[in-house]
Amino acid sequence: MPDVTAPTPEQLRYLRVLAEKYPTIAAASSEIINLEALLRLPKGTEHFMSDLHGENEAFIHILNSASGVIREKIDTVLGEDVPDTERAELATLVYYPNQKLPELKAKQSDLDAWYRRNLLWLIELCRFVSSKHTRDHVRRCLPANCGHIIDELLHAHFEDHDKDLYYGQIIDSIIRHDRADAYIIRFCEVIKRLAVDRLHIVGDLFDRGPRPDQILDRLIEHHDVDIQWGNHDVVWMGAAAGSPICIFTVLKTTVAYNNLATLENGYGINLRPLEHLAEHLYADTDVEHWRPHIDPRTKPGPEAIARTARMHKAVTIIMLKLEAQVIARNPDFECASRDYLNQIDYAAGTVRCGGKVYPLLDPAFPTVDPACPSRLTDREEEVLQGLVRSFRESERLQRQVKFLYAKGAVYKVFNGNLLFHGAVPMTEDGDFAAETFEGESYSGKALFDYCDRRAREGYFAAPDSPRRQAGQDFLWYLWCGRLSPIFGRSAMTTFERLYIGDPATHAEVKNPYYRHIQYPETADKILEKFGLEGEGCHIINGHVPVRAIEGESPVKGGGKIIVIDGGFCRAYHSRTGIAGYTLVYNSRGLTLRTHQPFESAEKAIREDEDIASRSEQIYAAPRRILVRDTDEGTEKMTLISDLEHLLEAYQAGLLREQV
Ligand SMILES: O=P(O)(O)OC[C@H]1O[C@](O)(COP(=O)(O)O)[C@@H](O)[C@@H]1O
Ligand SMILES: [Mn+2]
Repeated sequence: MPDVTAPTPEQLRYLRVLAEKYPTIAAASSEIINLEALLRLPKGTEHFMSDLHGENEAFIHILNSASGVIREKIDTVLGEDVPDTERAELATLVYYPNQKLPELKAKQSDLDAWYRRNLLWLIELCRFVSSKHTRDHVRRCLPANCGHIIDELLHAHFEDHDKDLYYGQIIDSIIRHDRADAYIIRFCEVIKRLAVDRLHIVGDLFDRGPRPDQILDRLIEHHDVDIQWGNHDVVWMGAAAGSPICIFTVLKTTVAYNNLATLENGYGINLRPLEHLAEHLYADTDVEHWRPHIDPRTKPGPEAIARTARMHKAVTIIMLKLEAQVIARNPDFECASRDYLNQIDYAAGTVRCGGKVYPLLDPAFPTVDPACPSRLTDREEEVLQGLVRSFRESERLQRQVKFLYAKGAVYKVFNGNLLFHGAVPMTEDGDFAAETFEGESYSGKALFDYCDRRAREGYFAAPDSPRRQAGQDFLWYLWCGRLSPIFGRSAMTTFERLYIGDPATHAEVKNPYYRHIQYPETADKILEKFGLEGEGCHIINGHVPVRAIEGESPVKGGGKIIVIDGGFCRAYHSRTGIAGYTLVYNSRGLTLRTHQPFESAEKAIREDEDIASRSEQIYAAPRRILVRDTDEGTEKMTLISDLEHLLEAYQAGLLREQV
């Protein structure tokens, strides 16, 4: 009888590779023991945020404070005996150690005593946040140069020696050797690192707010993050790829929000030629209609505002020309009537829209040739070419966009949840809506996968290849196309809002998805398509600001769908009435934290001012969720089974131990 457990040659080849890492029976079995222990720990904490929209200071504060979790841990560890002001000060120190430490030191009359007290608190805090992790994991999170001492401090046992004495001696020695600052900073970093295991950003990092580039830099440093692209992200990805339509779309939003610093200081993009063109064309024109949104935190003068308004008009008209070109070369996109420059009667100053004719709010198009409205003038072409070069050559933008591709996708399935920014396009009847691209019909998950593939082609296909150009046009489709899962609305009515007075034309009809998600069956049907079922599974979306102010709940579909666009974006605070959500998924279930507006990092540091957050449980797990219930647990269980086969192979003499 053949031995049914004998490995096949292929399995044996794999076991040989595994044996390089676990060269002895002892090594393989101790790894199994480690993994078994890990599987029984509570699952790590995941945080979800979306629609950050360039609000770097609020985002960085929320990241530093682990969405309020760190302050709660401080309160638990220090208790009421320590006054609130001191706990708030410690919290600010943990959030911004490099800025806060010099300020606090300068205030102390007995600096050593302050060092002793704060180092002790930080050690206690660090022990508290590390209790859910294996020692091995905590060790891997420690900084290179003081990790050893921190490890000692975190894992000391006090059965046979006095804790205060032991800590006291190490801390004294740290202070004596002038290393207190370095240790404080390291402890603060480790606390933040251990408080949240994984961060998910459900889209829309860019646009409206001042510095998306600073958010991205911070995300690049993060230990474990994934991103589901939002419509504002894909269009920046297209711009970095060098797509003229995507470049002019991001320019349009950036100029409309008067965020030129993002481009000039953040990405080193030279806007001078564009500004000259705008001055040349519209210096003597009334551009009040094109006035940008002004962030109340900035105080530009009237001339600066007028200059930006002129650029706004120049950029918009180039964008409309490029849109008409993209629409003409992509019949698949089915937006023929949206090539508005071809729908204008230039002599009459009217435009055709949805079968009706409307007067234009600004009928002056000095750069448009009515015989060929989508043709750029030589000067526009020259400016465009310069900008394409600038976007392609911006080292920082390229690094950040490569990161978005590496860590991002149209959707993600993770620990039982399905994450995507917008919508799964549906029909009025609640079926998955089908869209035909390149002669094939796609819907549901297949549509998501197709969109993901095309989005990557826009950046990674060979330079100047038709696939690359088509992929770039597709990135623009994902930004605003009718059945783009990332957009989820009938049309983006930018033209209508700028040029047509009748507000009926401004409406953007939401995809039927947004109606169907009130029913739990919709969630189940979608989750099933993505291979998920069971009571702990949820859909997590961003994109549509939740009007909490009007009593709208972010929880839909009988609790299965959570929309976490709480309006980080300052310009949208009045719509939502709040300033963003963080969804927290830990071993007990899902909790939604609602954040109140945040003034500035500078004030937070100076006055120990935190973001006020309210917390509400929206899903309680029937029992504590352990690592073994997660995706990581599944992987580890597979590894345990492989290691057991490796042990058998060693024991049967099929492989030799490397002793
Ligand atoms: O409020 P603004 O900045 O003018 O933008 C409005 C436009 O933004 C959009 O809402 C898209 O942005 P979001 O993805 O943030 O919703 C469009 O649907 C709409 O046309
Ligand atoms: Mn969006």
